[in-house]
Amino acid sequence: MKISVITAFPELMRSYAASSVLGRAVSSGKLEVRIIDVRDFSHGAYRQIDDYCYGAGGMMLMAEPLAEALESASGWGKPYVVYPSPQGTHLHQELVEDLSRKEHLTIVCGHYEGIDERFTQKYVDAEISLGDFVLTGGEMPAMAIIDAVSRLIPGVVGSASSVTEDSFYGGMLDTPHYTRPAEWRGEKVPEVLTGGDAKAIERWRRRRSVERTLERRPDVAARAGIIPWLSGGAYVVEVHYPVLGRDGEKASTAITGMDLHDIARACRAYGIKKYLLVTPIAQQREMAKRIAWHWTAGWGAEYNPDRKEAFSTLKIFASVQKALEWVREREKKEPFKIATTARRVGGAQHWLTLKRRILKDDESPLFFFGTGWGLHGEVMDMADAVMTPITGGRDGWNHLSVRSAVSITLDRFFGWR
Ligand SMILES: C[S@@+](CC[C@H](N)C(=O)[O-])C[C@H]1O[C@@H](n2cnc3c(N)ncnc32)[C@H](O)[C@@H]1O
Repeated sequence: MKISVITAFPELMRSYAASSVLGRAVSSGKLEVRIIDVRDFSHGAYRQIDDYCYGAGGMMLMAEPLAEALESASGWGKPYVVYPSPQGTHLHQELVEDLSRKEHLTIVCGHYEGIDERFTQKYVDAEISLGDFVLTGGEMPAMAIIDAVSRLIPGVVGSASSVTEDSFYGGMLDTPHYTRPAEWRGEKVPEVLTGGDAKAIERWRRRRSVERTLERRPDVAARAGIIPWLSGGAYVVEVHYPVLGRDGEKASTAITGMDLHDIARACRAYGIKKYLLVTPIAQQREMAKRIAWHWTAGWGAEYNPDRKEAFSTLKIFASVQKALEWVREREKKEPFKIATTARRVGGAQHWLTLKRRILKDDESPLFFFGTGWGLHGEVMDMADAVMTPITGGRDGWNHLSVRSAVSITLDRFFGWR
């Protein structure tokens, strides 16, 4: 990756680029950093790069020296131009990841009142802010951006796990860390960390990460895929009986091949332990089994190994009760059962509330999805919670197919950012 920095304080940036982890990344060739002194593109006897703002205000950087400095950087390919500015988008990890995928990043450091708006309009791709406060220049934000971006370049930070375990990377805040001595001023390191049981340590670290995130930054949990943070599995149940018929009567519905394929694929993609299909009609179960057999053991398995993996998540049951018994047995605990519905139901909870609850109590979530006109009251009564309907537009029309509802739900809870 290549990074150019256009600055009026090149020495500051050069000494930063030569130091510590970044310096090693540069000298090992993993990262190329070029510091461009905007004064080299000044005009006139006074080598002017700044002038007074029109109207009111103090000094600011002129557009022409910046444009020429930028043009001088084009030898490294078309740059993606970032202007650090308090008016920009807040810097966050997803943005850092996007920036790390640019071949050539150019950071233009402002000073005084900033830079001429015409330069920004013409050349800047992204304005990025470090936060809602005002610094005197763009050099420190430039350092922050380079630091965060370079950590993601393979091999820049010593061990890959120290990056993947960092806050935000895996969707949660990092766990607390301790070093020697094991007792300091009467304060002991948590016992589990000195016990040598790798699995117990891993569990402890995972739980502390979750607790910290929910306590300090519950907003971060909204964007996290939660499967890696749970000790148990997650389940999807597609219910064909008992469901509601057109007139609200208790009914059963037919399975469809499209649902089987699409839900199995979504379950595999989002790390669901099992996709449980419930129909009391033996013929229907037979048909589902035959389809699953074709893709897991028949010639379909060889033809499309991805589909084999997807269909391996499918398990077929004659009743909801039997499916639940099977999950209880497997998890050695009661799953946290969530009923989904397209209707407004009193006491229903927002998906984020449920997601935080699952994380907080380390639940094994199990989602009931209805077919026909929705889940029958018998299944709703079995659930521990009802999730508010998925809704698109403001007019509330939300007659989604069950496979769409499954995919959207799984993405909210288990989508990896
Ligand atoms: C004094 S500031 C200019 C502030 C500008 N007049 C405003 O209020 O938006 C000078 C330069 O510092 C940098 N800067 C200041 N605060 C920043 C922040 N919170 N994030 C990123 N860059 C910042 C920008 O490059 C900016 O052009």
